[in-house]
Amino acid sequence: MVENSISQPATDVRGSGSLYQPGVLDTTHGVVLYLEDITVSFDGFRALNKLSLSIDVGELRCIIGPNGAGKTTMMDVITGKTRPDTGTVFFGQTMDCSKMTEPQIAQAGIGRKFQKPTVFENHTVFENLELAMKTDKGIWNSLFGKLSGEQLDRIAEILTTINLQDSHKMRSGLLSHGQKQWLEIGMLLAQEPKLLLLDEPVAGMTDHETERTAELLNSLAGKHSIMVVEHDMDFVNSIARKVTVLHQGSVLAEGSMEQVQSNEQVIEVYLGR
Ligand SMILES: Nc1ncnc2c1ncn2[C@@H]1O[C@H](COP(=O)(O)OP(=O)(O)OP(=O)(O)O)[C@@H](O)[C@H]1O
Repeated sequence: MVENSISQPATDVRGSGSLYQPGVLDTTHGVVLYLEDITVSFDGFRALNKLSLSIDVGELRCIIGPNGAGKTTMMDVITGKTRPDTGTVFFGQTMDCSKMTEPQIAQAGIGRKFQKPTVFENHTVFENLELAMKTDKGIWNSLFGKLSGEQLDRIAEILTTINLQDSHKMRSGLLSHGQKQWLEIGMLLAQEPKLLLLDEPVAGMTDHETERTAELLNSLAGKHSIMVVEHDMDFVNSIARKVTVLHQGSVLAEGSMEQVQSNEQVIEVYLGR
């Protein structure tokens, strides 16, 4: 399946037969993201050390690891905020994010939600979703363009998904912390990303909001490709399919929650034994 086509010249970067095509997401092999041998150094310190991992289309992957393991740096590399010293970030088969700018990567379909919600507080919930949906359509359209029936249906669907259907007229600044986080996830969904990166989505949430967020992510699993970085192990447990444990910039273990929790090396790293 080849989707999200933005016409750009193709350049060969992976040797014969492999084309680097910015803007063309090709997931024919079922892999949406493939990090290969990524190294990032800060003043000689290796934050990422020959990191390799891949995410399948439709997968909900949890990334865990102790403080300083390299989780944020990995997200920064995927989204183009940090350039790797070595290695490649393949988005689908053909796009090499390590050669693209941050806006190009976002445009190609990688959406990132940072820890702190950044909704437009003076706009209503609906308006926030409307603006998010129109971001790629230019300033004139964002301000004056009318939503199509299809777009209105999509917003209604997103409002239900993020459980804010009864608050769509509410000014976003009045939402609770958790509701703002859900709205921001909804805003990402409105942009129809091909890969969603969520950085500590339940940080600062109440227990009830955390449970609701788990339900939300479980409802998105399979329909979207999602990578979640999170410290809250109960939350991870409630959404986990495959879990990747990072340590000192590399993958220490990968598997089901049960498998990684019983892995001796993981226990050692977390408990400092
Ligand atoms: N800009 C930078 N300059 C220097 N060192 C950095 C920089 N960014 C990250 N580091 C270092 O790289 C290592 C990995 O940091 P990173 O923030 O990616 O870890 P993390 O797994 O996200 O940690 P946490 O769970 O605490 O957020 C840390 O030792 C950190 O101090």
